[in-house]
Amino acid sequence: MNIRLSEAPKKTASPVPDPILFGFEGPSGCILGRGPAQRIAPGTAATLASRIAAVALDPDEIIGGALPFDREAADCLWQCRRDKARAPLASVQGGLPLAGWRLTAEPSACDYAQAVSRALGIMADEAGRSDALEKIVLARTLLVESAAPVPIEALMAQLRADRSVTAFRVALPWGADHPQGRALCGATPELLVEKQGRRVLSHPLAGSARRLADPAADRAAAAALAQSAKDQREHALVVESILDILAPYCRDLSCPEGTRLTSTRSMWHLGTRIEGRLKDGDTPSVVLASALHPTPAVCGVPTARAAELIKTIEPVARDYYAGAVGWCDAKGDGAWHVAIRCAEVSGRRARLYAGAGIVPGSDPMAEAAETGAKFGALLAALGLPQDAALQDLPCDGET
Ligand SMILES: C=C(O[C@H]1C=CC=C(C(=O)O)[C@@H]1O)C(=O)O
Repeated sequence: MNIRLSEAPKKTASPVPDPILFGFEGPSGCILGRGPAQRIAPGTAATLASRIAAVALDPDEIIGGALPFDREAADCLWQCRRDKARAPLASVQGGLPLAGWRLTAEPSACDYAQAVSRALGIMADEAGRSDALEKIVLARTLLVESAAPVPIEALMAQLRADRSVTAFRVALPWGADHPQGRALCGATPELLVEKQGRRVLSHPLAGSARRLADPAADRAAAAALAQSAKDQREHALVVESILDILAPYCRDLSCPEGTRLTSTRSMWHLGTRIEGRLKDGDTPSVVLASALHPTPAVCGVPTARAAELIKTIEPVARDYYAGAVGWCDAKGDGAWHVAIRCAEVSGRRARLYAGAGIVPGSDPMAEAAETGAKFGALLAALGLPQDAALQDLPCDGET
């Protein structure tokens, strides 16, 4: 990163109630960004590289935060001190399970299944056209309202118990709508991009199956996923997009292991490890993340068309869900994760998000059930029934 002390960008003066601005804890370690913090002047994806190039970072400082799903929306990046202690994200257990909670599905699972049918109809109508919609990722949300504030520390302690994922929290901008502050909290299994020196790594996921309590049934679900032509197609589109976007930045780039099954405590996924060497080792990890985002794991193919349709089909704005969360140091090294399996938490409310990739051959009810299963990790972490979002399935008139 180009560090020029005289040209630090304008920073906003918003007060920061929580000294932890962002935190990531997963297989590759723990990163904490603590206050006092400055918010990097917010902007869209188009201006990110120039805003980052102008940041004056001390060696013990890092940039971290969240890029929104919508490339035209403002990002939320904090410049702050990197916590040397590398303490875990949280060890506090109090406040969970949530008491006096209420769940509202927005949209309902059945309305979601109808939206999937609508998207499949568009794909069928356009089949054969050069600009045809090939894939779209549709999401739904669960609003959790509880009698007392959602305890973020305790939630993080629960989320980090699954060692296969990266538990994360990012403080988001707040105002009159969120007097108690706002944070994106989650446990993502998907690495968008990691950069160390010239080495670059991405581990996209797409294609899913719910994990099952019975070991034989669980193994069978994994085997069926590995053999599913629909899921392999859904996955291949993501890998192709990442290879296309990273190629101009890299002197070599490959997927040495091919596509493999990967798992969290609640889901199986198809995953591909992509590795490369950058031409320019100074390229900041956040710039690579912004170039890659949104991949077809959260948006679709063609990207712009899918993003437009998502805005019209989904009733709740995604904001930072399905964006990217991560950090970047003064050398540009860092890691950015796809912001999935997460919730926006503010006071007594948590909005959980889950999406599924739709391609020709997708079954609307199965996709609704898949999103229901993807809520499981956050629901369980909040101490709520893990299958709460599966209970209204199948819909009336369906078997
Ligand atoms: C969009 C989500 O998952 C993505 C990542 C893994 C598998 C996916 C799938 O199989 O559809 C999605 O592409 C989500 O969890 O909200």
